[in-house]
Amino acid sequence: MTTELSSPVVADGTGPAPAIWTEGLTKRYGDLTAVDRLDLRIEPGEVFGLLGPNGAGKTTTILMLLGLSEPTGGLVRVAGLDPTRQPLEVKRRIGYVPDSVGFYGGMTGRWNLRYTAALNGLDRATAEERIERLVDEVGLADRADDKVRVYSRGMRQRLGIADALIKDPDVLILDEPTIGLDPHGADQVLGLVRRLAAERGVAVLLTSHLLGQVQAVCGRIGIFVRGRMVACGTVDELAAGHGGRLVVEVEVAGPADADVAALLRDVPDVVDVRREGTMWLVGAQRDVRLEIAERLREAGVTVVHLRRRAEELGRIYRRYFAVEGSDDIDQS
Ligand SMILES: Nc1ncnc2c1ncn2[C@@H]1O[C@H](COP(=O)(O)OP(=O)(O)OP(=O)(O)O)[C@@H](O)[C@H]1O
Repeated sequence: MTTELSSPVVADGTGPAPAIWTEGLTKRYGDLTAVDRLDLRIEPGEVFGLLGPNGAGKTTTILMLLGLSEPTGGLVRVAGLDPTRQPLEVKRRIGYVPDSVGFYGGMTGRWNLRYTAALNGLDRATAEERIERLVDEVGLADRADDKVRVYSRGMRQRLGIADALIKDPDVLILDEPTIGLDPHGADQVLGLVRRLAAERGVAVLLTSHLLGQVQAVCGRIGIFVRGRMVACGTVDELAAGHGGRLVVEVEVAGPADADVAALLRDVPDVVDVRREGTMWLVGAQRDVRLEIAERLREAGVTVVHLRRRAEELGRIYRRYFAVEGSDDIDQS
C-alpha cells in the first residue's frame, strides 16, 4: 500500500485534518473483497452511521481504521495519522466501543475506569478528575461504585463509552452500540452519543443495522452492501439520490372552505399531495415542513400536525437493496 499523503487538508497543514479519511480503501481476503475502494470523510463533531447487513464489511473497515488490520489497497488517515504506520498513536486518538464491552465484573465501574486510565498512562489526578466527569456525563454517577456484574446491558454500554473516552479521543467508534438494549436504554446511549459529538466535537462513527436508530442520531449515513458503499449522505440526500422523495404528514383544523390541497401543491419542490384519512400526505424532493407551515399560516389555516414520515430511511434502504439484492436489515 502506498503511504504518500494525497489529502490536501492533511498534507499542507492549512486546515484541521478530517477526523476520518479514506480513499480507495480496500481489504481482500483471498478472492473475497470485504471492503471495496471505500472513500470516506468524517469531520470533527459529526455523527456518521455505517449501515449495512451482516457481512457487509463494517467491522473490517473499523479494524483498518484502528490499525488492527492492514489494508490491501488505498489510503486511510485517522486524525491525520496513518493507522498502518502509526498504530499506537492512532489508538491513543480513537475511543473504540465494541458491541460487547468486556469489564471485570467483580470490580466496580469506577475501578474499571481507573484500570483503563492506568493502562493509558494517565496520572492519578487527571484520571480521577476525568472519571468523575465521565461517570456523570454517561449517567452512572450514582452507580459507579457498584460492581459491574450487577449492571444492566445499557449501563455496561454507557460504561463502555466512558471507558473509551478516558483518553480524551478525537474519534469515537461504536460497533452496534445499541444491540440488545431496550428502547429506553437505546435512547440513553444514542442521546449520549449525540451530546458527545455536539459538546466535545468528537467525530463519531457508528455501525448499525437498525434503521430508525441510525436515522435518529446520524447526520450522514453510508449504506454498505457487500463491501461497497453504495450511497452516502444525509437522509434527504439519500432520498433524492434514488429518485426518491420525502413524505410530510399534515393535518389541519380548518377553516372548512380552505383549499388545503392547492396550498400544499403550491409549495416549491412538492411533487404530489394526497389524502390518507384525516391527513394530507405531501411528497416532496426535500424537507418542506417550514414552507408548508408558513404557507398554511398565511392562508389562515390552523395546522394541528406536521411531521416527516419516520420510516423513510427504511424505504430508501430497500430501494438501494433492491438494486444490490439483499434486505437483511432491521427496521427498529
Ligand atoms: N479474517 C477474515 N478472513 C476471511 N474473511 C473474512 C475475515 N474477516 C471478515 N471476513 C469476511 O469479510 C466480509 C465482511 O465481514 P465483516 O465482519 O467486516 O462484516 P460486517 O459488516 O461487520 O458484518 P457483521 O454485522 O456481521 O459484523 C464477510 O464476508 C466476512 O466473512
